[in-house]
Amino acid sequence: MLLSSRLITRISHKSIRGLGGPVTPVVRGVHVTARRLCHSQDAKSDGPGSTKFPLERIRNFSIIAHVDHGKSTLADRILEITGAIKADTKNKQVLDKLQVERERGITVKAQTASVTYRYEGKDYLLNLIDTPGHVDFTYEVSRSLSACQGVVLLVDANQGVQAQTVANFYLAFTNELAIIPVLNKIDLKNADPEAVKEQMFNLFEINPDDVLQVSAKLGLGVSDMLEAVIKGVPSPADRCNVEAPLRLLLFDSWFDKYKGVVCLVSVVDGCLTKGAQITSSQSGKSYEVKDLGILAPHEISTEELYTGQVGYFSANIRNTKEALVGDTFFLKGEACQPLSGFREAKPLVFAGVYPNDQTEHGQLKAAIERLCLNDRSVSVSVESSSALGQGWRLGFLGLLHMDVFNQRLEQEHGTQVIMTTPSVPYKVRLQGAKSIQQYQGEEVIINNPAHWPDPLNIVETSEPTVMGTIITPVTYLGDIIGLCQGRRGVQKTIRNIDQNRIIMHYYLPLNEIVVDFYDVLKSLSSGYATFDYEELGFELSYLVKLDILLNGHVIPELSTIVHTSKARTEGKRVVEKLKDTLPKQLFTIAVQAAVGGTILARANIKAMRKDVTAKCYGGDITRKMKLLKRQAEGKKKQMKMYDLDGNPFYITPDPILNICIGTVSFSPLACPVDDFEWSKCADNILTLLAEDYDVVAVYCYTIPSRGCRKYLTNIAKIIQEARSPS
Ligand SMILES: Nc1nc2c(ncn2[C@@H]2O[C@H](COP(=O)(O)OP(=O)(O)OP(=O)(O)O)[C@@H](O)[C@H]2O)c(=O)[nH]1
Repeated sequence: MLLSSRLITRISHKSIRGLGGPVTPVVRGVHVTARRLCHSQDAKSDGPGSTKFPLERIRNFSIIAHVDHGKSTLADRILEITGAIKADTKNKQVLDKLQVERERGITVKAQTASVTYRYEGKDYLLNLIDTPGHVDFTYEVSRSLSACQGVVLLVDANQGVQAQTVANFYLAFTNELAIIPVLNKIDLKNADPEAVKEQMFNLFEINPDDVLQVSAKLGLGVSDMLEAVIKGVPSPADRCNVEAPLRLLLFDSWFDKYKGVVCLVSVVDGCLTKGAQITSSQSGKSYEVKDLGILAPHEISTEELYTGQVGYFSANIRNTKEALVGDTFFLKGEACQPLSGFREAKPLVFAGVYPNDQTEHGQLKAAIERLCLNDRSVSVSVESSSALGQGWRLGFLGLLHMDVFNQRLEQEHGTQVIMTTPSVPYKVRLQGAKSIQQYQGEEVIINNPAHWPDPLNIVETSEPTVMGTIITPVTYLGDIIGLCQGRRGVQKTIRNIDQNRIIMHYYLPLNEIVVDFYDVLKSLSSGYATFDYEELGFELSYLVKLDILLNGHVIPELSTIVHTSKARTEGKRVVEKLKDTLPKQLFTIAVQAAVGGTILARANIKAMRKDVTAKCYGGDITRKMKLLKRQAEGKKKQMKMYDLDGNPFYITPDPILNICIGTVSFSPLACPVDDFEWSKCADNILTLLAEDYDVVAVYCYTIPSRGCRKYLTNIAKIIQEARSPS
């Protein structure tokens, strides 16, 4: 039953690549993790932190699987079997500590636990990492894998191999980790272990005899699995050195308001003691270790951390920027070769984040900094908007990641934010010295559609693309192919994984899948199809900026970047949606979608009016018409104003929306005035109105004519007088 550690050598690279599947980049770095260190009941009675485990008796492994295949439940059972938690905490998923994880029932942050297990009369230290299953958190998985020498590849015996199973397998495979294949949920009535083993053989060439079977819920087969881990996963002896000078790898950190930054480290070489002076290889700053220990699951202070152990230390680090994940710490004055850190996470989705109220700007800044300390995959840059004020543009690994970050800001830091529509980054090649100077380079990455360059200065545009993996029952194949084609997808491979299910690889533009692709896929396939993607880089594409105009004014916050072929349909969709969502005003609002100067779609939001005919029950229609006519005249009167020469003009201020629309008409009989003067005067009025209103539009119609300058100046005066306190 036990899987040999040689499994990895039996899966040839050639045959795996032959599947045409995506090959995940190798993640480098050493990383051993621990969140708790506890002893099995029959382990030695030493305190957890004081136990010295020889390197040969340490195992670092992750549990990887598709969403909901039972990783956290299995981690719970392992903690119970090894005595780390009491058995009555069954199915509590104790490693899902965040409120957001408990509310959503998903793992968001890789959590680690150190436990001891007695096998053949010897105690082994097992550092296990429970990883997230959702594609948005693959960075957490890849960071965890760089700390391990092996993985437990968990597959639901009922659902079978799913898209993230494939992605996770490749991740472990390219990291050359020992793979322990395990079927979970064998207690379910519909479990079909033989069929799933066949799928695993077809896709990964895993021998069915090597696949273990467990029920994480009932705890069946978990001890056998732990023994397979001890036998099959190599010890970290190749990476760690007991005799060498101290080297610590920082792989996680969080902020404690009393202790400052708390660093979770892996002791790769040497031994860390309380009071030691340590130096960061990235900042060169030195600190005195004030407190250190292990997590079991709460912090337990110890005097020392030995080679191969994992634990925390605090050293009065107050600045969150001084504790970068991937940093190496060494003893002060004993500079050594830094350990290879982690590859940078590459954000795929960007959104503006603004405080609800600008007075909360400072508070939100501190909250974002502290949360980013715990989630290094978020990128941050400062941004400002005329409508929303000062804020930040944050980069996330996907929409769920963005949503979870927003929820954590609210739950863990009590901040309320406004988030703008998410967009993906685009690459633009520019021409013209002026624009190249403005954007500081010939090739720029645009994360915010509002910063899209003038089309005249654009040579070419590129968009990010992904390789998507879809696994679906055959029944839904037609619908799913239609969906992918509609999203500009190009099919790369398609094959059966067993008699009923198909695996497909699709080349897709990222902006087509980022918002609702997964939801549509799920609803088309009654929830059976699964999707995973891997980033492929930028590809040339014909992109344009789609502007949304309200009464002729571009609203930068509503602009989006779209493929030329989709500009019209997308414009129509947005306009129709805005028509339904924007509240009615006392005047008509024209909602338009435009690319450059070309209007692609338009809808009018009709003006609000009092229901003056409410009392007319039935009767002659002319009675109603008469009332409506009288209402229209009354409204006109209200909005009509006269300038000093007695010429009429109309102004429609709206105090709720803070919008003012002015309509000015001129007599064509007046003497000609050049265009410059005309626009200057119109600008004066706009400036005046803009002092009091957020959105101002002045429509002037007629030919520029004699006296128009005087005329406009008069209007300006009237507005000014009307505003004066007297
Ligand atoms: N019947 C049965 N249900 C199980 C078993 N293992 C897990 N489950 C259930 O499957 C569901 C998902 O389990 P989790 O442990 O949250 O899955 P996960 O893989 O950690 O989920 P993510 O972290 O969101 O990827 C829960 O309702 C568990 O109770 C099992 O062996 N048998």
